[in-house]
Amino acid sequence: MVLNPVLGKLVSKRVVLASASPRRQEILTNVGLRFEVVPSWFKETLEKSSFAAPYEYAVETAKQKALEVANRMHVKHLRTPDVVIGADTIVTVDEQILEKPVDKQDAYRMLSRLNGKEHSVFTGVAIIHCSSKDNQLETEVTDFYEETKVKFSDLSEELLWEYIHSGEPMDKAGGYGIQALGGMLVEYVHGDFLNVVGFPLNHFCKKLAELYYPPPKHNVQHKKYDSIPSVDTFENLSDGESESSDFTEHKGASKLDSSGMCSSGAICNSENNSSIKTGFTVPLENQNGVSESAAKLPSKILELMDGFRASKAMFVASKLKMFDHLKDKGPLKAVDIANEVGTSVCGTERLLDACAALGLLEKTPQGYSNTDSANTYLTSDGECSLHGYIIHSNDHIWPLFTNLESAVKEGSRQNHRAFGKKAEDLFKDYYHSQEVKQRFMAAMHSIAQLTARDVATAFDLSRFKSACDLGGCTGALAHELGQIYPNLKVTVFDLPEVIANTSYFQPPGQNTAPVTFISGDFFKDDLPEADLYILSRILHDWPDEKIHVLLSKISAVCKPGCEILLAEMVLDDEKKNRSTALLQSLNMLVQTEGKERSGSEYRALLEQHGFANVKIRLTGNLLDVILCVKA
Ligand SMILES: Cc1cn([C@H]2C[C@H](O)[C@@H](COP(=O)(O)OP(=O)(O)OP(=O)(O)O)O2)c(=O)[nH]c1=O
Repeated sequence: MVLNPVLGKLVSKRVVLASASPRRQEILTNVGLRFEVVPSWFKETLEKSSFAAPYEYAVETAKQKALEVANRMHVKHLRTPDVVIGADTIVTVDEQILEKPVDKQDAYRMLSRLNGKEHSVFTGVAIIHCSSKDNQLETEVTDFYEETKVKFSDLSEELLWEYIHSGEPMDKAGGYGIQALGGMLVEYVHGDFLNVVGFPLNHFCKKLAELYYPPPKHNVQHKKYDSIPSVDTFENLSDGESESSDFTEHKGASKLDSSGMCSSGAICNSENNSSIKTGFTVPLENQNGVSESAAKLPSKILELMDGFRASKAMFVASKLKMFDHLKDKGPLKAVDIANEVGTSVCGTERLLDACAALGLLEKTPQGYSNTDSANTYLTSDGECSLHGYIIHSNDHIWPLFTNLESAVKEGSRQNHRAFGKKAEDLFKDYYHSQEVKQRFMAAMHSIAQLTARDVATAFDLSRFKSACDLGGCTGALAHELGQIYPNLKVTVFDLPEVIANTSYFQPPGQNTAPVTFISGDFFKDDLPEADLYILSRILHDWPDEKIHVLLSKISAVCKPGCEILLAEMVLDDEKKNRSTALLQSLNMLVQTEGKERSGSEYRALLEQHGFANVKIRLTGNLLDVILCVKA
C-alpha cells in the first residue's frame, strides 16, 4: 500500500532510479514506489569551483546522472522511461565538498575534518519527466536540494581507524554511514535523517505534490506545500488524469462536523483534514481541535484487522464481474448491477458501497462507476488485468490461508484441510482439473504481465542469442523478452498440460516476436540448449533438495559463460523488512514445500552448482532479479 497519494501518481508510470545506491533503492522501495534501477554512468567530475554554492554542485550532478540514464535508455530503444530520478549526496565542512573517499587515507582525512564539528549534508535530487517526440527525447527537469546538519562527537584516532577498517566509509559521502556503525560517531542531527542516508524522501514527496497537484489559480495565496497530502481513498492512488488538481480539496477529502466525525465516516485530524480509514468510533477533540484518541489510535493495527475484509470485498466484486459490467455499462445503480449478475439488491449495494469507500469505485447520484485503477487492473480484459490472480487468490489462496494456524503449528502445507485432498505433487494438484489449471495459468499470466518488463530490463541481456524460460507457463515473460531483445530466440519449457493450453494467452497482433513452446518436465527430461536459462517464480516452489536437482541439471547443460536469470521476491538478509515477500513466504508455507529466500540464500544455492558473479537487482516490482554466470 502507498500511504502517500502523490506516490500513487507514479504507479502507472515507468519510473527509473538512476542510482546504484542501495540506500536510495531501499528508501523508495520501503514506501511502495515501483521503479527500475539503472545506475548512471555519469562521472562525478564537475568542476566544483564553478559553482557558487555546494548544493548547486550536488543538484547539477544529480541532474546529469538522471539525464545520462534517460538518454541511454531512449537511445537503446528500451522504451523511454516516463520518470527518471537522480540524486547526489555530498558532505560539506569549512566550505569544502567531500564526496566518497578513494582509499583509507582519504577516508581518514575526511573523518578527521569532521571530527568534533558540525557539518552539512546536501542531497541534490533531479526528477526528469521524459517523453519521445519524433523519436527525439524530450525532458522536463525538476530539481531541488535538502540540507541536514550533523555533528560528530570528539573521536579518538583509534576509533576513527577502527571505523575505517570496518570498510563502511568507502562508498559513502564524507566517509561515514549514519545508518550503521557511523551512527555511533554522531552527536546530533538537525533535519531530515534520510537526506543524510542519500534521499530526502519528505522533500521529494512535496516536490511531487507541487508537480502533480499544482495550487489552484483562484487561490494563489494558499499555503505552499509544506505538508504532504494525506491519502484518504484508494482513488488517490490511481493515475487518473481527471482527478482534481487541488489536493487540498480533492474528491473524497473529509470534513469534520461538529462532533469531530468526518462527513465520510472516517476519523479525522481536524488540523489538516487527514483521515484514518478505520470505520471505528468517534474520538473527542482536545482544546487544539485535535482528537486525542485519534492520535493514540493504533491505525496500523486497525488497518491490518480490516485488511482481510477489504481483500474479500474486492475479490467478490471481481469474481461477480461487477467491474466488468461497470466498465461496459457504468454508471449503474445497485439494483441494475444486482439484476445483471443475479445477486440480492441489499447485498450488492453494501458491497458496492464498500468498494467505493475503498476507492475502487466512484459513487455519484447517477450510480457507481469504475475508477481508472479498477478499469486497468480489476476488469478481466483490463490493460494490466490482475483479475486472474484475484480469482486464484479468492478460490485457492484464501481457503489455504484460513488454515494458516495449522500450517504454522505443523510447518507444512494445508491442501488437505482447505480442499479435503492430500497434497501430492504441487503441479499435479493444480492441473487435476481443467478449471483449476486455467485459473492457475491465468493467475500466473497476470503476475508475469505485471512484472515482465521489469524482469526483462533489470539487466542488459542483449548479448544472449537464445534463452530458455523453464516453467515459463503462458509465455508472458518470453514475449516481453522477444520485444525488448529482437535478436533473442526464446523457448518456453513447461509441462505438457500447460503447453497444451497456452494458445489462449498469446498476445494479439503480428508484431510479436515468435516464442517456441516445448513440453517437458524440468526435473526429468532433457533441457533445451540455451545461452540463458530463466527461472521465474520457480525456485520458491521447492525445498532445497529439489532445487539442487534442478540446478545440477541446468549446470550440466550450461556451457561456461552461459547464465541463469532468477526472478523471485528476494528477502533482505535479516528477513525483517520486505513484508510483501515475507507474506509470500507464508503463502508458500500453506501450499508448497518451498519458501521465499534471501539474496545470500540464492547466492549460496547457485554457487554450489558452479555459478559465479551472482548479481542481485531489486526492481521495486513484485519480482526481483538475480543473474549469474557458469564459471
Ligand atoms: C553521509 C552519508 C552518505 N551515504 C551515502 C548515500 C550515497 O549513496 C553516497 C553518496 O554517493 P552518491 O554519489 O550520492 O551516490 P552513490 O555513488 O552511492 O550512487 P549513484 O551515484 O549511483 O547515485 O553516500 C550514506 O549511506 N550514509 C551517510 O551517512
